[in-house]
Amino acid sequence: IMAVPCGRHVVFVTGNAKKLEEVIQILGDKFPSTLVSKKIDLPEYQGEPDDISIQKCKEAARQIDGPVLVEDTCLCFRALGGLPGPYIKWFLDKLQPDGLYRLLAGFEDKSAWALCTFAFCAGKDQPVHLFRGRTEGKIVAPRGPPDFGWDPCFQPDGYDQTYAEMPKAVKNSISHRYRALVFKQYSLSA
Ligand SMILES: O=c1[nH]c(=O)c2ncn([C@H]3C[C@H](O)[C@@H](COP(=O)(O)OP(=O)(O)OP(=O)(O)O)O3)c2[nH]1
Ligand SMILES: [Mg+2]
Repeated sequence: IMAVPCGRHVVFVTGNAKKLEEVIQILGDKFPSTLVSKKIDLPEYQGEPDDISIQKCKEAARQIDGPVLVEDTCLCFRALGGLPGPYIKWFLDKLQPDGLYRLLAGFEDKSAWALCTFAFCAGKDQPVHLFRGRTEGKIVAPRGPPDFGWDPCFQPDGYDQTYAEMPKAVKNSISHRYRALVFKQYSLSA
């Protein structure tokens, strides 16, 4: 259970407008507090996804000095032992979705998973709570509108469309982000 301070604002700290849009659509009215956003591109440390999210959250809580939510997304290629993982932002920036697809040209195994880690902290010096969601799929030649990151080259298992080709409502019902958020119970007691 995530202890959300009732009646107070929780600040979702992200520099990514598309993430924010999806989080608002997924949470709908399930979240007991008002989610406000703050565009800060927080420093991200190298390491394992959990550690990156914890550090990101602690820095956000320090800067905001109140309840904060952050999120970190990884895209992991099985043939590469889980890389690019948390470094996907830089791989995407340099290679674009087509280059990500071509990165796997020498491998038969195109399988991949998208991992979303949310981190919540009720305030500076408070513990950080993590909640994660994972969607399995494969890396394909890009299809669909290039509106959001690597969506055009990720095709979730069981679907013949990439994330980018799907209606938003479908992506938001199966995505790594959805799975991280959906089964949480939000406590009003904090
Ligand atoms: O195609 C997608 N689809 C997604 O659902 C998705 N989620 C994140 N991303 C992109 C955005 C970045 O390039 C990386 C993830 O890096 P991350 O540090 O988590 O995201 P930032 O854009 O830096 O935003 P924050 O300020 O850290 O919240 O993958 C997606 N692409
Ligand atoms: Mg980031």
